[in-house]
Amino acid sequence: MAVAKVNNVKIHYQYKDHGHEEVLIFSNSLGCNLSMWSYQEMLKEHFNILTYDTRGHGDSEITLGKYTVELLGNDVLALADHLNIEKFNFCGLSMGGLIGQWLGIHAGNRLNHLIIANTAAKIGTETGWNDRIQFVNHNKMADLVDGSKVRWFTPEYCIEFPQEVSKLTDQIANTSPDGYVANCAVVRDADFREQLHKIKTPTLIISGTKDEVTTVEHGKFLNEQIKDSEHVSLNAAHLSNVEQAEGFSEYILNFIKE
Ligand SMILES: O=C(O)CC1=CCC(=O)O1
Repeated sequence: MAVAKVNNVKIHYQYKDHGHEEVLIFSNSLGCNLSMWSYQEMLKEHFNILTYDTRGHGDSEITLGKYTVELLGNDVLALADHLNIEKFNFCGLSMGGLIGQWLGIHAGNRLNHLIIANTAAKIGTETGWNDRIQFVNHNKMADLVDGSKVRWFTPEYCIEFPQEVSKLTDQIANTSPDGYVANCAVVRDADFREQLHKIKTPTLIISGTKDEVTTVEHGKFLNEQIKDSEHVSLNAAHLSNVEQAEGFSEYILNFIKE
């Protein structure tokens, strides 16, 4: 296990330098950890791959105090600096896509390409996130599993691949409640609706046609606001990189290499 102390936090990461020219950084969604990107294994033939657990998730440190998308964006930049990675491609899903938008707005000079999947300029409502925080404060993380399953996967995928579903929902059950709540506040507070025009990096937006959290409509809005962007959709719910692993990876490969 590799851990770097950067930006005043211990970040757990895996950097696989396969000897390629380009680096691709993957950023997890709320309640998941770096292993959610095991479904993108085919991309190791084309990129050096850096995955990491967002602060408060997986084996990264759960620091005290308020988390913001700026803090999480600076964690990425500090981790890249630590590994001497000057320029990179970045792919984030959902909360990871919020971090990607922050990087596109504030650190475009570090990005070659940006991929933001199953995300929105603003995800959910303040009341919805405060209710989720209250729920976590009064229940066990395992009590989030059933609701997450419904948001993350289509019913068809749950029937056909129950073991894959369990692998992902185990991640939320094992997430620290403090870390989860701190990251819920990040998602609640991030709002890029007025700033997306500042993103100049070529951007690929991936939506899931069955995603009821961050919908195709949210993807269309991102596409309209980010000048140099393309929008594609996969037949999937929220975790489209798992449900349509091959299609997701191929979209990334074609976009970066085109
Ligand atoms: O609510 C969920 O589990 C879906 C989600 C919203 C932000 C995120 O990263 O995941």
